[in-house]
Amino acid sequence: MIEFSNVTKTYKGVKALDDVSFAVGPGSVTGFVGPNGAGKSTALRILVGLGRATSGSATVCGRPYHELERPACQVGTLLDAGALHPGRSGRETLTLGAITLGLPRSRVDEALDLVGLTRAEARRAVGSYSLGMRQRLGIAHALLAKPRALVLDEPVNGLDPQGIHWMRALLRDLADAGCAVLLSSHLLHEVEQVADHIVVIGRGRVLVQGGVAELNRGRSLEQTFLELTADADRSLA
Ligand SMILES: Nc1ncnc2c1ncn2[C@@H]1O[C@H](COP(=O)(O)OP(=O)(O)OP(=O)(O)O)[C@@H](O)[C@H]1O
Repeated sequence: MIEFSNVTKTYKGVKALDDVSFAVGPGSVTGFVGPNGAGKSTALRILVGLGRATSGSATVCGRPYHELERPACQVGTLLDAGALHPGRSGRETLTLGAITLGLPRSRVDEALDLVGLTRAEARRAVGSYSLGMRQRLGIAHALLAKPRALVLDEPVNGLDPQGIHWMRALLRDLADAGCAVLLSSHLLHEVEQVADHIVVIGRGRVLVQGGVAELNRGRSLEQTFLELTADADRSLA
């Protein structure tokens, strides 16, 4: 459903992404993991039409984001929970989203329930929210249209252990209902708990990818991750 094919992105001669290829099928959670500056956000931004690949393609259901019919309904995104308007209440944020996407207002309460924000919390200005509450609101926004693909950049940032547990269960349920979920993180351990597939990226290149069970065989995934990303750093030093 989500597919990166040989995506390269160059910023003023510096390769942020180098021939990146991987796919996320319906009903699966893929963790996109790499150290700071590896290229995760660049890849996700290209996928959802916020950046252009220098070469290669990133598609959802075989089409670039901007060629999809009602793309924001088909692809739910949470790229920066900090970007939510601080002066609006949670409810206003979701209501505006529902209106923009042409959805019934009833979706607002459904989305609030889905992410566990109370009616009282939804009345408060987003500027007064904790980072964890913003993440929940951002997820609610991403899920308003019941998208078939979900793209999340560092969604567990700022969540407490209970919130992380909740997030894992939510992503699992969404995937079990057929959604293709792609989430980035620099926290391998968090991703490992929820993903079926993992793509490790370092210095813009895919270093390894596969099923969690397959990658875990014989040694800890964390050890493999640390060695691969250190090797990528060394080879480019
Ligand atoms: N607009 C830009 N102009 C120039 N270089 C950029 C730009 N955006 C990203 N980069 C560079 O591209 C590389 C990849 O950055 P990116 O933000 O995609 O990494 P990341 O894996 O998401 O990192 P983090 O985990 O720190 O968010 C970095 O070297 C970064 O400095």
